[in-house]
Amino acid sequence: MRLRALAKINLGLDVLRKREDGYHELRMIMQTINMYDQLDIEISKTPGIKITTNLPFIPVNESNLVYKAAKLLMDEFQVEQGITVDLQKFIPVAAGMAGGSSDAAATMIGVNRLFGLGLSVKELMERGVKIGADVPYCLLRGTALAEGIGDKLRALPACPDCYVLIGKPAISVSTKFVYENLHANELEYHPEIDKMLDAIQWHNLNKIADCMGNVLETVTIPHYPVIQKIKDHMKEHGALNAMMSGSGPTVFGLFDDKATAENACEALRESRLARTVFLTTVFNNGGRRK
Ligand SMILES: C[C@@](CO)(OP(=O)(O)O)[C@H](O)COP(=O)(O)OP(=O)(O)OC[C@H]1O[C@@H](n2ccc(N)nc2=O)[C@H](O)[C@@H]1O
Ligand SMILES: Nc1ncnc2c1ncn2[C@@H]1O[C@H](COP(=O)(O)OP(=O)(O)O)[C@@H](O)[C@H]1O
Repeated sequence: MRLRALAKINLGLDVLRKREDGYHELRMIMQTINMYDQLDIEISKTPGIKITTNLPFIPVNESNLVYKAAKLLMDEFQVEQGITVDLQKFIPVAAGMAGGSSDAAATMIGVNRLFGLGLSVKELMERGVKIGADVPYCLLRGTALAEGIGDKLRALPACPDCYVLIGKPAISVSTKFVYENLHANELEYHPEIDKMLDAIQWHNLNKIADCMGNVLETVTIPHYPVIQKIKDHMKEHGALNAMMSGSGPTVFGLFDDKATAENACEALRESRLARTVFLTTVFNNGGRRK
């Protein structure tokens, strides 16, 4: 069984407060994009979960989110057979694009189907949150408002079709570092999430772009100026707006015109500001609304 695990970007990311347990309460607009990892999942006669992957630095043991997702369902339903999973990674790793979470979501869909477990997407989402806060969203896909630690979800009308230019610089940013250095209770700036919700209702791409904002940039940009440089580069080349996704360091730009997006993509490649440069489009669940 072949599955696609799609990446996400955050069109908006606000942090409301730091909770007593150290975690942060968020308010985010999530959007799935047509950039994906490919998973081939098969039943094997030998018990256990065997993972192979094209990236040598990704763990293939029980710390892989694919393993955790498969084990969660196989243990609960006492599946005696095993599975093999070949994971071809194309989504940049540790990039703020939920690659691992999406792999986990795809694995849950695959295991549910292969073994006929009969779980609904909602039932998979309830279990997925045990693996990671972004996993329920990766099962839902499309345009959504995410609150809590990212697990409280509301599906939204589809974001208008547009081009998404991805630029990931050759740096690693730890999510833990970003949250630890965010002074959540003293933030002066908050993105306009409510206005973006209106813009999504009105299907207005220009307004959506105007409302884009990510408070985590207040931590990452001073430490890693290349993030600002990639944003500026995309805007100078015609992006409606450009922003860091999640905890970064990936930057994305939105474009309403294909030729402009292709030109910006080529220019970003030539600039060498980013190691991974990829032009894609937004993905919406069968176009919930055009
Ligand atoms: C920023 C977001 C937005 O979708 O995504 P990505 O950048 O990963 O895509 C998420 O909040 C990333 O959440 P997640 O990827 O689950 O973070 P984890 O690895 O579980 O957590 C790493 C560390 O970040 C902090 N953390 C995480 C989530 C949260 N709501 N508050 C936090 O304070 C915790 O200190 C935790 O130890
Ligand atoms: N299937 C997987 N794909 C990618 N990374 C994984 C996976 N399973 C576990 N990991 C580990 O999770 C970490 C971050 O994963 P990833 O989901 O790519 O980041 P992000 O949440 O920033 O999008 C990596 O350091 C990696 O070692």
